[in-house]
Amino acid sequence: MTPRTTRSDQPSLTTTAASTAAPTNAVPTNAVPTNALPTSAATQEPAADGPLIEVRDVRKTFAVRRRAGRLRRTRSEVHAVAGLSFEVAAGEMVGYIGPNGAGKSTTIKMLTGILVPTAGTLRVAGIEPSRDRIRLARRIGVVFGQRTTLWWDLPLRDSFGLLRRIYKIPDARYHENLDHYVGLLELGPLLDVPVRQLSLGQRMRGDIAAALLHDPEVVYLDEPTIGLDIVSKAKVREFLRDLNRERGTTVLLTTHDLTDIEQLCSRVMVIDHGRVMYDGSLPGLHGLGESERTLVVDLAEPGPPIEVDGASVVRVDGPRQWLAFPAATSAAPLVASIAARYPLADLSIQEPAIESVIARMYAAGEA
Ligand SMILES: Nc1ncnc2c1ncn2[C@@H]1O[C@H](COP(=O)(O)OP(=O)(O)OP(=O)(O)O)[C@@H](O)[C@H]1O
Repeated sequence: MTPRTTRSDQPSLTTTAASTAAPTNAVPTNAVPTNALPTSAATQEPAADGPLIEVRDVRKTFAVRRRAGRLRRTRSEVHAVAGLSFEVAAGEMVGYIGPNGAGKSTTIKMLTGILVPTAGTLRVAGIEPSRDRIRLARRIGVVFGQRTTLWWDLPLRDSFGLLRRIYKIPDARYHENLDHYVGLLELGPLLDVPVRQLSLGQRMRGDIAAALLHDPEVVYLDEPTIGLDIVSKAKVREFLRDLNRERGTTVLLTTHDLTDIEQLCSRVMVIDHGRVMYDGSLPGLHGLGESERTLVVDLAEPGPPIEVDGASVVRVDGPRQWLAFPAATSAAPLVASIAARYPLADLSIQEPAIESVIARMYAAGEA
C-alpha cells in the first residue's frame, strides 16, 4: 500500500511503514528560525497559487555514529522522514500527530528551512524553505513548546522590540499587533518581567505573541500546550481558534494532547515511521479503531454505578466514577442524560492517549 498524497473527505489508512534508504545529507544545526534576519516585513509577498504547504515524497535520513568498543565506531542511518506527502490549503488548521520519534519535529524543521530534505520537494507559500529560508521567515511563525525563542534575560517587552527590528516590522503595524496580542494573551502585567521569571504558561503566551508580531500567514506550533495547567491550556486553545477564524492564519499543530486536536482541528494527519498513515477527521480516526473516551463524573455524594445508555462505568472511587464511551460519538447527550438524573458536583472528559488510538488504528487495518 502507498501512503496518501492528497486529502479527500474520506479518511485514509495505510499500515505499511517505509524503510527505503536514501542518501544522507550533512546534519545541520538546530538553529531557531527567529534568529534568521529577514530583509523586510513591510512588503508582504502575494500568496502563491495552490496549496500553502506542499510536501512531495520527502525523505530525511540522518547519519548516526555510535561507539562500538573503545576505538571502533559504527555508522548507521535513521530514516526520520521516509516518503512523506501532503498538502495544506490556506486557512486550514491541521493536527499533525504521531508517537514519539514518528518524524513530526523533523517535518517542521524542514518546513522552516532549518533542515534540508534528503530527497523530495517542499514548498511553503511558493517558497522552497531550505533554499530561501530568510525570505520564508517573513511568511511563517514557529512556536516550540519545549523551548523558548525569547531572550531569556530580557523583559518580554525587549524581546518583542528585538523581533520588531529583526523582522523590520513597520511602526504602526508593530504597535497595532503588539496591543492586539498583549490584550488577547493577557501579557500586559508581564511586559517588564524577564523571560526567565515567567511561569511556563506565561512564557508560552509570550512565545505565541512573538511568533505572530510580523503577521505570518502560516504558524507551526510544536506542542504549544505541553506542561500547561487546564486554565492556561484553555486560554491558548481559545486564542488559536480565534487567530485561525479571524485572521485566517493557517496552522499546523503538533501535539500529544488529543483535546487540542478535538477542540481546534477539523483535519488530523497521523504520521508514523516518517509517513502519513491517516488523513481525515478526528472522529473518523476514532471510528477506525473504535477508540474510547472517558467521562469522569463527580457525584454530589457516593452512589451506585451510574446507569446510562451509550456508556459503561469502568471504575468507581467514592463519589467519582469513570465511564467509557465511543470516542467517535458526541459526549453532549451523555452528559445531558446523566445531569438530568444524578446530582453532579463536576464533570470532565479524558481523551485517549495518541499511542492507544494509533495502536487501535493499526489493529483495525490488519483485521
Ligand atoms: N539530528 C538528528 N540526528 C539523528 N537522528 C535524529 C535527529 N533528529 C531526529 N532524529 C531521529 O529521527 C526520528 C524522528 O525524530 P523526530 O524528532 O522528528 O520525531 P517526533 O515525531 O518529533 O518525536 P517526539 O514526539 O518524541 O518529539 C527519531 O528516530 C529521532 O531519533
